[in-house]
Amino acid sequence: MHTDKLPDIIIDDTTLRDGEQTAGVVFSLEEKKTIARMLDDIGVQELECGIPAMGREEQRSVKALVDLGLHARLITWNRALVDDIRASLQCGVNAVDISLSVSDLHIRHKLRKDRHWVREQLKRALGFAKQHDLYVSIGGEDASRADLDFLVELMELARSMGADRFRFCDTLGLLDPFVTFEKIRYLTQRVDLDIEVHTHNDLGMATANAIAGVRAGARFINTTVNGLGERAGNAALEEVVMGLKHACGVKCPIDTSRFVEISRYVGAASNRPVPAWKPVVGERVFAHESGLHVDGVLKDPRNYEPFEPHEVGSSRLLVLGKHTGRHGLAARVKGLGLDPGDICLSTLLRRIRAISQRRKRPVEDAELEGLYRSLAQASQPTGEAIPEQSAPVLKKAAEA
Ligand SMILES: CC(=O)SCCNC(=O)CCNC(=O)[C@H](O)C(C)(C)COP(=O)(O)OP(=O)(O)OC[C@H]1O[C@@H](n2cnc3c(N)ncnc32)[C@H](O)[C@@H]1OP(=O)(O)O
Ligand SMILES: O=C(O)CCC(=O)C(=O)O
Repeated sequence: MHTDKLPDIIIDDTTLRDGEQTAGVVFSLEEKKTIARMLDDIGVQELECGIPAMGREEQRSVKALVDLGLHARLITWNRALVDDIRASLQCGVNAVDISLSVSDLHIRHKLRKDRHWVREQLKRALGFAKQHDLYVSIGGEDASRADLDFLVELMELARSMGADRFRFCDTLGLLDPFVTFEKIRYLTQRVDLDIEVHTHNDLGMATANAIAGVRAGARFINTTVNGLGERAGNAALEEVVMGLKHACGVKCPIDTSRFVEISRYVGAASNRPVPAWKPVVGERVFAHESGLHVDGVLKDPRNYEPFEPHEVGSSRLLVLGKHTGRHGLAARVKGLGLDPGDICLSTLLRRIRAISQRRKRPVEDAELEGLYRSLAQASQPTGEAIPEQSAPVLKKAAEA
């Protein structure tokens, strides 16, 4: 891919809107402020920060976020209703997403209306927003199942009325990256209006689809921290940014070194702990146990790490267990200040594997030291004293 042809990417993070729509998740105002500040500090350019139409409490929280005076643009979510937009105006935001279902399925079976109603509602809501000088993204809900020519018509209408961009929503996460690419490319070739991609993870393709959208010409990407969001969630901020950087060679102006910290915070605030294997920010995604991998990482981490852990504020972990090999074991023994040449490494390896299998867990340093010393002692001439401080460790190893 020719990266010089890719547009500058704007991340619109919706942790505070779609992220909070995760069934059962609620952020307190203080948590919202902390999340907003963290995302602003690392350079996220836009934050979808709430839904003023929900009522007073939500309006208070949007206002409080506006009062933080962040660099990031704050944008609110609105139905295509003048009253919703009025509620946003009262919160002091200057950007709104005006959402309308655009697939025939949603138009008929959710809104119980027709395409004519959608056009008229779009005109009314967008006209009102533009009279008030708002920056407007038109949110095409269920756009991935919509008739593409109807989308072109709506986008053209929106553009002619001054909309600033169109949000293409794969509301149910049904697309694959190839189809996403084709659809977005079709739209970018027909209408001169920026596209924002909003992807869901129901089939595990949210990040890939977001990136496919960018490859097809979308300039705006919706993300959420940890991929929080409706059902299986949205494209994860950390995956999208690192994916763009390392799979596409596109750097977003975002400080990635706080990704783990932010992920942990949002995991705790949302009460949705981050799985250890979660791409980019999971606790164990830089953990290596397999002999060939550890050997490769010790020789050069690029052999088995897609990028350096510190890029996202993480760290490497070398684990001793069932799959350990001799090189990794020797390095670990040396790391404890012991000499692997003094013992039979194969015997030590067998014992480590046995412990790990029996206990279904890694072998800790104290156990390794105990095993090492018992082997070293066995290979000493009889009567040789064991150093004092090793006695408890030896006992533990003998019990293992
Ligand atoms: C795919 C998405 O994530 S869209 C965002 C979804 N987010 C939310 O729902 C946030 C939380 N929601 C709420 O607090 C409430 O649902 C509110 C305040 C938005 C609306 O509340 P209520 O007035 O009680 O209505 P309810 O929630 O049942 O909404 C359904 C109504 O909205 C209409 N509606 C749905 N989407 C839209 C839209 N984009 N534009 C206009 N009307 C819409 C429905 O057709 C239905 O109208 P009807 O009463 O004529 O049948
Ligand atoms: O219509 C929008 O603006 C976004 C709606 C949404 O969150 C979705 O379609 O998944």
